[in-house]
Amino acid sequence: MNQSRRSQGPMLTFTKMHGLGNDFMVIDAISQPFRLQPELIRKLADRNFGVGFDQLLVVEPPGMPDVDFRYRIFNADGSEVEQCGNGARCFARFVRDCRLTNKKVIRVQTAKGVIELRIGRDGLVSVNMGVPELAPAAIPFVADKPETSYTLEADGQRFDISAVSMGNPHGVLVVDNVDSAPVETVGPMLERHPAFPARANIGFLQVVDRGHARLRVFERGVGETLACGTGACAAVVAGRLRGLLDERVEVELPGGRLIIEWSGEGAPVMMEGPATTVFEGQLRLPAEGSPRPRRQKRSGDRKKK
Ligand SMILES: N[C@H](CCC[C@H](N)C(=O)O)C(=O)O
Repeated sequence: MNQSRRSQGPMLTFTKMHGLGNDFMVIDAISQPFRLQPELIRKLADRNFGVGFDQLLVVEPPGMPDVDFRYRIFNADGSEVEQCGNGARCFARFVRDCRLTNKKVIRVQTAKGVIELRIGRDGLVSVNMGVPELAPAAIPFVADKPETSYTLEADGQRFDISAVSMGNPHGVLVVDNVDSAPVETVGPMLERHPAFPARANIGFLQVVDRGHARLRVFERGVGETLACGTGACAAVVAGRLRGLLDERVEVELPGGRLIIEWSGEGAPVMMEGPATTVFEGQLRLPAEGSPRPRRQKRSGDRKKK
């Protein structure tokens, strides 16, 4: 990032990773504490003027007992969010490759609960994504009570949509063919629908058979991504509640395949898939992006009013 020498801040080391093409900038904030403002995140996310990513993933020390790390997630628009499934798999590979842990089961604190990550001998990472939330207030979604699906009106059209939280909010539409699904138009329209007060990730689910599905996701705060882990989980939950899918589903996204398993209400959703490291990099933060040195009080300083 082009900085005049005067305004240069510290160097920041990062790792570029992806889960089925859903790509991330991953930062170890344990060994290099830093503070990133939304504006700087947006600049770093820019694919022409920055590093370029869908989400920024931050590794922090645990903030509660009985967990190994805290996992923070920021979308490309700078918004901090509750969960990222593809990111969770990359998080596991990152903390193991950086030797921040050698545990087989890694417990990670997110904004909405604790998830468990396991790296298998085959290099795939499996994640217990926790129990999906269906209560409207918990999603959040504007409705009186949980339903298998809801009718939403937007732009003169009616949509039959499921609403599920995997820690983050998802709306799921069932379509005949994801290739012709109106992701570019309906995605942004429903992402910001007033029925989703915190906005939502919008999934377009095609049921191939009871064990196979295809999915495209218009992600909150990003747009369409090549894959969405929590979106795949939410889609399987929605498909099972509609009686369309079995417990174990192979979900094919534009960037590749995930295995999602959910035995039913009250049970956690299990996800298995790859996590890939692409490169390591360094960049110089602008001076304002680093922790401000504590200002020594000078005698005669005017008292703040
Ligand atoms: N855009 C999502 C966060 C990232 C989710 C996705 N990348 C995943 O793999 O789950 C949200 O605003 O809730």
